Amino acid sequence: MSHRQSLLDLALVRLDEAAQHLQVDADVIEKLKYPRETTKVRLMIRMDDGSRKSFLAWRCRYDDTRGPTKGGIRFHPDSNEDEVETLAFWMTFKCAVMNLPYGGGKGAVSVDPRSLSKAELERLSRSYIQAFARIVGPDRDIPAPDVYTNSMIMGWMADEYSQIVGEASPAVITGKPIALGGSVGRQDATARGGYYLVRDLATELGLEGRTRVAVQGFGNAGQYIASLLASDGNVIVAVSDSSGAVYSPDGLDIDLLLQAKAENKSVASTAGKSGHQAISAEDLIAVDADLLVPAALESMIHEGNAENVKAKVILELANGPVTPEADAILARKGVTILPDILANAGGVTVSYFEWVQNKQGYAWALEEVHERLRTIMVREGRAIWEIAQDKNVSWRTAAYVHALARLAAAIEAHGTQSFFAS
Ligand SMILES: NC(=O)C1=CN([C@@H]2O[C@H](COP(=O)(O)OP(=O)(O)OC[C@H]3O[C@@H](n4cnc5c(N)ncnc54)[C@H](OP(=O)(O)O)[C@@H]3O)[C@@H](O)[C@H]2O)C=CC1
Ligand SMILES: O=C(O)CCC(=O)C(=O)O
Repeated sequence: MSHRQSLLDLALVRLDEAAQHLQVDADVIEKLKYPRETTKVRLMIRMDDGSRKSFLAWRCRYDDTRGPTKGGIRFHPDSNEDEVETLAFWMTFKCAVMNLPYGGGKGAVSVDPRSLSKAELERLSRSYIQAFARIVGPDRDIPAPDVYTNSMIMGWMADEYSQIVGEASPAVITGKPIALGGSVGRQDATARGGYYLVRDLATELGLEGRTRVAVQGFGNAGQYIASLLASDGNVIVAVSDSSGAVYSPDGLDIDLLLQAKAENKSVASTAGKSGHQAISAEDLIAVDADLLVPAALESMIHEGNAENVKAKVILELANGPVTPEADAILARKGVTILPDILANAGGVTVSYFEWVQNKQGYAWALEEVHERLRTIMVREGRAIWEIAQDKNVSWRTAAYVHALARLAAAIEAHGTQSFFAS
């Protein structure tokens, strides 16, 4: 009888691979194979026309061994429990890779936020926090933005939480507007972390000189990575979003693309201007580029299209963009993959800085945020590269080995009778 594997089953393949390269107690693996708790609720909100509408919502606290759980909230029509738990699993390993004092969590609402008015979106965001107020908390579980959520939504959520607990509680959520205790540098942090990695490890990656880049997804992560890499003289040859893609071998006009997105148009709407040619979203994966940056959703590079990839390096700004089957194909082709739990960890790292600033009641300067982020990205990136060399494994396996060693040490240090070790 065939058994369809869940996204979490596929993600756990990475844990098994890492465990083969480390001496870890079987109890550690058993603990990390399952989420600690996942709560599912149905949110009911009043629509502008007076009707009521309900939406499924989740919050998963996957593992809190290393600290309060941390991870974004996604608003997407295809969100589901398996995806939330998998994203929370990845957060657990990502926070350990970066040595942040956090476990992993994630949340989602099954909704297309583009179908809601601003007032409906605010009611939905506040109802999420009303439903999960006993689960989140500044020392328990700290949400942040993810796909189709942003600083405005985080601001509403932080406000709602503060009203519920009866005191200002900015450290409960990160990625807030600066006016409500957000950190400078959080907005572009996911892309900037990946940019530092590629720039400062260019020699190890064989990416010196002018690099041709294709970016899949043109939201927070995609827009900032395109702008940062272009500002260094690299050429962005292709970008896509949920409605299409454009290509130009001489380099796309980034300002034109940013303007289109600011006007809620697709990147494809720029075709015919500044030498932009329309291509299919699927063709983006196969364009002639040195660096491919998936910055959209999971499993976009799979068994069916991995063979078409021409880039020699993939920077995974998205979570889980490459399936394990595609990983094997790309390894055979000699493609280097900078794995999500390292490549996109700039976002949660600056979220951590925001949380620290909120607890200190003191705001850092932008240069300090950038320098601290760069230091951590390069330190952990180099450590992973060394593990990869030493054990002759991929960057991904090395990143999981690096994280698993830290998780195992924390699980063991709690002691066998601890709630955290149970
Ligand atoms: N924001 C953050 O801090 C972090 C985000 N990430 C990850 O990065 C990825 C992107 O997140 P983020 O940039 O924040 O999200 P956004 O909501 O800002 O942007 C998502 C982008 O993906 C595009 N998209 C959606 N479906 C497709 C598709 N089928 N093909 C091509 N593009 C598509 C969207 O298109 P359209 O514009 O048409 O809607 C949009 O441009 C996610 O995997 C997320 O988990 C990881 C770490 C931190
Ligand atoms: O900023 C954060 O806390 C989490 C961001 C996130 O959800 C992610 O890294 O996938």
